[in-house]
Amino acid sequence: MPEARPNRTSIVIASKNEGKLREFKELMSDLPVEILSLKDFSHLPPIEESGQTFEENALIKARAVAQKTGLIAMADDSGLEVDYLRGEPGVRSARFAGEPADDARNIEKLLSLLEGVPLSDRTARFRCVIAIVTARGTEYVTEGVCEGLIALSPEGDKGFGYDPVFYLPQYGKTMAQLDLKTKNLISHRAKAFRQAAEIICKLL
Ligand SMILES: O=c1[nH]c(=O)c2ncn([C@@H]3O[C@H](COP(=O)(O)OP(=O)(O)OP(=O)(O)O)[C@@H](O)[C@H]3O)c2[nH]1
Ligand SMILES: [Mg+2]
Repeated sequence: MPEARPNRTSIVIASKNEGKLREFKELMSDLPVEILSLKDFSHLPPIEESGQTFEENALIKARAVAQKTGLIAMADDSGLEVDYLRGEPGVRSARFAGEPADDARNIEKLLSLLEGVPLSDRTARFRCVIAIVTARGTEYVTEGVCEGLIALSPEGDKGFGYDPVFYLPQYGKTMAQLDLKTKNLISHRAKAFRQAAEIICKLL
């Protein structure tokens, strides 16, 4: 007789972004939880990200999914802050070049706004806020930041979003030239998730 396996707690990642889901699945691979995503709840209506900050948007997404599924929901709201553009595109990162969201057009717009700006003035950071909301409505928020520079031209084909133009001087590479495991050691998402993992473990 096979040994009975205790039921695993399920967590829904409240995201439709394939790149984020891939990173979270790897980050969460050691946690004793069943990982679900919005793909497992395709009947849910789209969530309007009407907040002015990453925290507001992360909470909007996690609250909606926890309420509708009755499970623990974890949402990530993230984006790129470029100092020369006074923090833009920020919370508008996904749709910087308009609807529908398009990574290639976003990169093109970013590079054209920075044309002629030397590398030393192209400082930027990725910021990620993770919200966890339980079925009972208890809320937790964590945050992670990863500093870098906006490259003069795209390099690399891994990752997603702005990764091909996010240059990490300590690696001499863009984020899109790092494999998933390396990105998951240093990224804004990984840093926010490390704190989130401690919270999740206490909820199990
Ligand atoms: O190069 C990148 N590497 C990253 O690691 C990263 N993290 C965030 N971003 C950018 O910021 C938007 C998030 O917007 P966002 O949090 O609303 O997510 P999203 O709309 O793509 O999916 P969802 O999770 O809301 O369903 C994304 O689309 C990207 O443009 C990243 N770009
Ligand atoms: Mg979004």
